[in-house]
Amino acid sequence: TRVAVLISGSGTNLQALMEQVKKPSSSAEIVVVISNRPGVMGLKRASMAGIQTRVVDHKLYGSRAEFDGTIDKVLEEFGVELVCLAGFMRILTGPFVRKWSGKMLNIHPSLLPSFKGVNAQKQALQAGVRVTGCTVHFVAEEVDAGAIVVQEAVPILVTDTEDSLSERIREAEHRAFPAALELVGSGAVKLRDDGRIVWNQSV
Ligand SMILES: Nc1nc2ccc(CNc3ccc(C(=O)NCCCC(=O)O)cc3)cc2c(=O)[nH]1
Repeated sequence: TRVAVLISGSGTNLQALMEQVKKPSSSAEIVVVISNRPGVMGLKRASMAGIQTRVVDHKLYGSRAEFDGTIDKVLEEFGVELVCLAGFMRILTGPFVRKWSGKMLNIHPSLLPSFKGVNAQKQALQAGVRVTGCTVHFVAEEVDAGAIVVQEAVPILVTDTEDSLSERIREAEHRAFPAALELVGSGAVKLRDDGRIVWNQSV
């Protein structure tokens, strides 16, 4: 499976995905890394791994549609079959999301549907929950509301700060995202037309 990873910054999840696809058991290949911001660490990680990179700077586009259209052209240029959003911080438009429906995954640092949006870790701390985690889901038009593929629970310790909790969630993300990539990339998990998840049993 030809995979594109979209980033906006450091790309620690990108690193985890790059390590996963190098495993002999993996059927996936990261063919391009696209960032909406120039000069970020994730681009350097990709280049060091010999992966092609592209910058599509959202500030240079008059509309979200044009920005998304340029990203779509890059995805087509590389024959991409699966898109992974790894800390990608731009909301994507309906037409783009619909085109890539069932072929685009995002990772969110909470157990969705709890704590959608930005600073999910802080929301969990402030809510006083004792368990949070991370979620890999198919990207739907409604933000952080797509069908769930993989989740991993993470305990919140009484000594936790936003930073210590974020670090523990990140470790879970680095397991959950590669696992979800393999499930969808291998066809074990699909998104049904009605928006539900289907696990493809052999018989
Ligand atoms: N339509 C769709 N697109 C997405 C784009 C990125 C992410 C990643 N998670 C994200 C979730 C929330 C945001 C957000 O609210 N950022 C501040 C506003 C930035 C902007 O103006 O663009 C960004 C990424 C998820 C989605 C999604 O679930 N659906």
